[in-house]
Order: sequence, then structure tokens, then C-alpha cells
Amino acid sequence: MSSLRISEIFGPTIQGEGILIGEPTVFVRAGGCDYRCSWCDTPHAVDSEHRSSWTPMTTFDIWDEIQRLSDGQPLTVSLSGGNPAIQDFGPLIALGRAQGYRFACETQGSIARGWFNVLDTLVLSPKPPSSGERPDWEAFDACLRAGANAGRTILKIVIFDDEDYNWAKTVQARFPGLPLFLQPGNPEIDPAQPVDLPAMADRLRLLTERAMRDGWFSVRILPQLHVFIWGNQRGV
Ligand SMILES: C[S@@+](CC[C@H](N)C(=O)[O-])C[C@H]1O[C@@H](n2cnc3c(N)ncnc32)[C@H](O)[C@@H]1O
Ligand SMILES: Nc1nc2[nH]cc(C(=O)O)c2c(=O)[nH]1
Ligand code: SF4
Ligand SMILES: [Mg+2]
Repeated sequence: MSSLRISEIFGPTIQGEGILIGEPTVFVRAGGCDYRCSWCDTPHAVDSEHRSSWTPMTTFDIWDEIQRLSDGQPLTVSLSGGNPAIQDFGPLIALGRAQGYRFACETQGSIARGWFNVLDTLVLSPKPPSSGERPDWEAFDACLRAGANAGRTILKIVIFDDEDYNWAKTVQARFPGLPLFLQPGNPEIDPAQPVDLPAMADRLRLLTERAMRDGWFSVRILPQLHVFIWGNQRGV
């Protein structure tokens, strides 16, 4: 059986972002990404200099680890990365769902996969201008089509500045049927440094006040809850 490149598997913890915030979750972090966002908070799953730390695992190896971490109790498994859509997680999802586990996937929407259709939650997180990346909207549309039968699809956009904020409005206008979550960007991504909690609360406050002042009521605005709790620690 072919193997997948896995950066880390951890949990159970609570989902810190987006529509599943607070949900007990085991994370499977795939190694490798087709993007290089300037502010990426998981470079250890992206940059090729960390490639040697990614473990080749079969679907059964990953499934064993999920079961061990969850003590065999079905919960939500979140596929993240890097870009999990580079690899074939279809067999893992089939195996887990047959045992009552639920699956979410976080991806930037650059690569479409047939297995998006069997997810419970597909989180598409198109990258705003501050990232230095530019979404390919044809590829993004292909992701939406690939996930047409997923339980639900939502958009999550990271906001660092005014340009990102205005861009997020244009994305919502393009996809009016999709729930949109905004998340303030975290500029402090060094796991060795403590996060400045008041500064983080300030960014959340400023984004919230701006959206409310604008009468932008068709969004949800959330912090990265795990960063509030554990800072930039890995594996939480
Ligand atoms: C690390 S990415 C992995 C999944 C996929 N590559 C993606 O970007 O959607 C998971 C989520 O973290 C967000 N993220 C990454 N770096 C961040 C930062 N510095 N501040 C806030 N959110 C960040 C991404 O935008 C994405 O929504
Ligand atoms: N608790 C927790 N929630 C998360 N939501 C998205 C994460 C990610 O890095 O993909 C993440 C993570 O690493 N930990
Ligand atoms: S797409 Fe996601 S994992 Fe890849 S560099 Fe950007 S934030 Fe990091
Ligand atoms: Mg993260």
C-alpha cells in the first residue's frame, strides 16, 4: 500500500478555528504544500527543509494512531497541513466513517479531490493579498464542485490588513451561498516565543468593530482559540 507524508498527528484537542470551534478533534497534518504564504503558522509542514521530519505512513498506520489517540471513541478528525489535498485521504475517510468518525478538511482550494465529497465539513481558506499567494479561481471552483456532496462547505479567510478585509468582501460577493468566517491574522508565529494576548485581543476587537461599523452582518468573526489557550505551541 502506498504511504502518505505526515508531519504530525495530535489530539484530542479542541478545534480552534471556524465553524467547528470547540469541537473535540484529532488533527492529521499532512506534509507538503503548493503555497508559500508569507505568514504561514505551520512552516514545519510546508518548507522542504522540514521534509525529513515527515513520516511515511499508510492509511492503516494513520487510522491506528487516530484510534489510539481517541481511545476508539468516534470524534471529528481534521485533515490539515500543509495542503492535505496533495495526497489521497479517501481510503482513511472511508475507514473512519465506517466506524462513526467524522471528517473535516482544511485546504486553500488550489487542488480538487474526489474525496472532498465524502467529508462532513470542507473548509476552503482562499488566501488574501497579504499572503503573497493568489487564488486560482478555476481551481477553487473545481474544489467546490468536488465537494458538492460534502456535508457542508464553508469559507474561512485570514485578515491581516485593510486590503485583506476588502478582498474578503469581494470573495463573499463571488460565493454568496457559502458561510464565511473571518479570522484575524497572527503575526507572531514563533513557537519559542509567548504570544502577546492583549495584542491578539486587540486585533480581534479591531476586526469586529470594523465589520460591525460597516454593517457587515453576514460574516462570523472568530479568534484562533487554541492560540489563546496554548500560544504557538505545536501539537495542540
Ligand atoms: C496552516 S493552514 C493548513 C491548511 C491549508 N493549507 C490552508 O491554508 O487552508 C490552516 C489554517 O491556518 C490559517 N493560518 C495560517 N497561518 C496563519 C496565521 N499566521 N494567522 C492566522 N491564521 C493562519 C490558514 O489560513 C488556514 O485557514
Ligand atoms: N486546536 C487546533 N485547532 C486548529 N485549527 C486549525 C489548525 C491547523 O493548524 O490547521 C489547528 C491546530 O493546529 N490546532
Ligand atoms: S496554504 Fe496553508 S499550509 Fe500552505 S503555506 Fe499557506 S497557510 Fe501554510
Ligand atoms: Mg494552525
